[in-house]
Order: sequence, then C-alpha cells, then structure tokens
Amino acid sequence: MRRVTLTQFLIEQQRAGRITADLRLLIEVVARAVKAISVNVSKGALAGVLGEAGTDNVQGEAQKKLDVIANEILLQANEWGGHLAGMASEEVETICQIPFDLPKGGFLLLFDPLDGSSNIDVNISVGTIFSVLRNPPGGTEPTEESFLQPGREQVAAGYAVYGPATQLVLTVGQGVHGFTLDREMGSFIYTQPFMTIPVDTQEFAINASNARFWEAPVKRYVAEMVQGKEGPLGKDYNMRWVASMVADVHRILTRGGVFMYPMDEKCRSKGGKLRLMYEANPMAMLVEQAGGAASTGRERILDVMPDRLHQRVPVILGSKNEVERVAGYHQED
Ligand SMILES: O=P(O)(O)OC[C@H]1O[C@](O)(COP(=O)(O)O)[C@@H](O)[C@@H]1O
Ligand SMILES: [Mg+2]
Ligand SMILES: [Mg+2]
Repeated sequence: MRRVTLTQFLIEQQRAGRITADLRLLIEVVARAVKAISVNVSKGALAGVLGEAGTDNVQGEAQKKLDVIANEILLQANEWGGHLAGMASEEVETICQIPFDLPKGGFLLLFDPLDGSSNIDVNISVGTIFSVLRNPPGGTEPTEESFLQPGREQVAAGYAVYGPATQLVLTVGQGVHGFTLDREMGSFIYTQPFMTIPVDTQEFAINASNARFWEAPVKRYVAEMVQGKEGPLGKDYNMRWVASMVADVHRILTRGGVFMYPMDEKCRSKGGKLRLMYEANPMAMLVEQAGGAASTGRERILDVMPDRLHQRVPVILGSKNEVERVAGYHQED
C-alpha cells in the first residue's frame, strides 16, 4: 500500500486548490511542533517533565511543567515561519505578537498547548488542540479584537492526541483526516481518510460528579440514557470519561458518541468550563466536518460570537441525533 505522508497530503490539497501554500506551511510547522511535544510527553519521568511548574496560568489553574514546555514549543516553532500575524494560547493572558524583526503572514493561530493536563502524571492520553483564523484585513499587527471571530470563520482546525500512538487529526474544511506518527521515520502517515461520526450512538461522556449542578435538560437526558432499554430512549448506553477532551473527542470521531461539558452551577459564573477559542471551536469544526453536531445546548458553537479571548462555553458535541435531542430538551426548558 502506498504510504502518504502529511507533507504529500498537504501538497495534494494545495494542488487541488483547497489550501494556499501559506496554510500548508502553517500546518507543517504545527505538525513539527506536535512531534516535539510528543517526544517530551513520551519521555515522561525520564526527562523530568512531570509534575507542577509552580506557576498559575491566566485561567487561575496550576500549570504543569508540560503545559509550559508545550506552550513554548508551539510559540517558538511558529513565530519565525512567516505565515502568521499573531498567536493566542490558553496559557498566555494576552495575544502573542510575532517579533518585529520576523516576517509576518495573514493567519492567526490559537491553541491549547496541552489538553487534559490532569492526566499527565498518571500516563493517560493528553493532547494539543489548534485553530486557524484569518487576520482581518486592514493591518498586519493584530489586536485581541482581531481574534474575536466566530468559529465558523476558522480556515483549519485540528488536534494531536498523545496516546499509545501519536495521531494528528485535521480539517481544512473538506472533511476530517487522521495521521499517525511513524516514530522511526519521524513522519505523520495518512491513516484515517474522511473520518465520520455515526448519527446515532449508545455511548456518552460526561463528568457525572457534577450531576447535582447540571441544568434540568441535561439531568433529564442523562437520566433517560441511564434508564437504558427500559427508559424512553429504548436502548442501553455505555459511559466513558477520559477527562482529556482530545481523547474523548478522538473516540467520538473514531466510533461515535456524545460528549458533554454542559453549563452547571459550579461554572456558571465563568460561562462554562471549556474554552471557546482553544477547545470548543476547533473541536466543533472537526465534529461538524465529520457529520456530527456541536452545540452549547442553546446555540450552534460555531455561531457563538466571542467577546473575549479566554471565553468559556458549555459544550455538547458528537453524534448528530443525540446532540439535537439535548438541544431540543434545552428549547423545551
Ligand atoms: O476534570 P474535569 O472537570 O472532568 O474536566 C475535564 C476537562 O477539562 C479539560 O482537561 C480542560 O483542558 P486543560 O487540561 O487544557 O485545562 C478537558 O480536556 C476535559 O474535558
Ligand atoms: Mg484543554
Ligand atoms: Mg491546556
């Protein structure tokens, strides 16, 4: 079988007119950074990268050493490529400008450098999530305002999952494509063309320890799933919760399912738990491109108009019929 590398895949996308040379370069650079993060993650205790960094990020969360390392790798790899006007990271309070002496381009790159950090020290899958927007016309120096675009404006989105294998999953708005890192060769190989999410599922993912804080529509939906065959949904469900969004979404892109981090009384004052620009938007684009749906419960995630960089939103995504059911329960509420 012919092995297609990520580089070949991207060149073919460019030849077919689906991406520009600049976007191809940007994705190549992100992929290179992801390989470096993968090396650090896989060395674990051998490289002394486990544990706390001893600092808090802008979200008020304690940073792990690997949060800081992954963030640095992504910033340094991407700033000199010439394809970016600026970057924004979950770990950094303000936007990251490209140094004045380096060439600039037309894209904005946003990322969650290390997703699922609470899993690092226990050797469970973590990931990196990224989103690409265009720098709005009218100036090369982006401001925070330039990043505040709804998710439907994304030109590309993807994630890497550092699991038993390292995989890169990508969309440029023409389906979802999966690549597996061949560690000996150092290349991503095209292994999952056109990943799709079945419209129905019997698997759900939610942190059930928050059950008493959920809103009525989510309480109703989860109660119905737990009732199984005897309940109104008429089928048995299974439950999975990795606590790394990347790993949970990867499972859903592989075999279907519904993932929820809904609004609850604990996170209401923050607007939700997951970050719109670094987590919800890129995952929503991937999920929609794979035939699934992504909603806050009350609105399509990709239509949410952000008002700040580190905005949080409720997230319900995955198999279309299930997401639409929960959204329907919110409407009835
Ligand atoms: O610990 P909880 O409340 O179950 O939250 C888990 C969720 O938080 C996150 O870990 C947030 O990501 P970060 O590690 O990037 O902060 C998601 O990946 C995951 O779905
Ligand atoms: Mg995260
Ligand atoms: Mg993170």
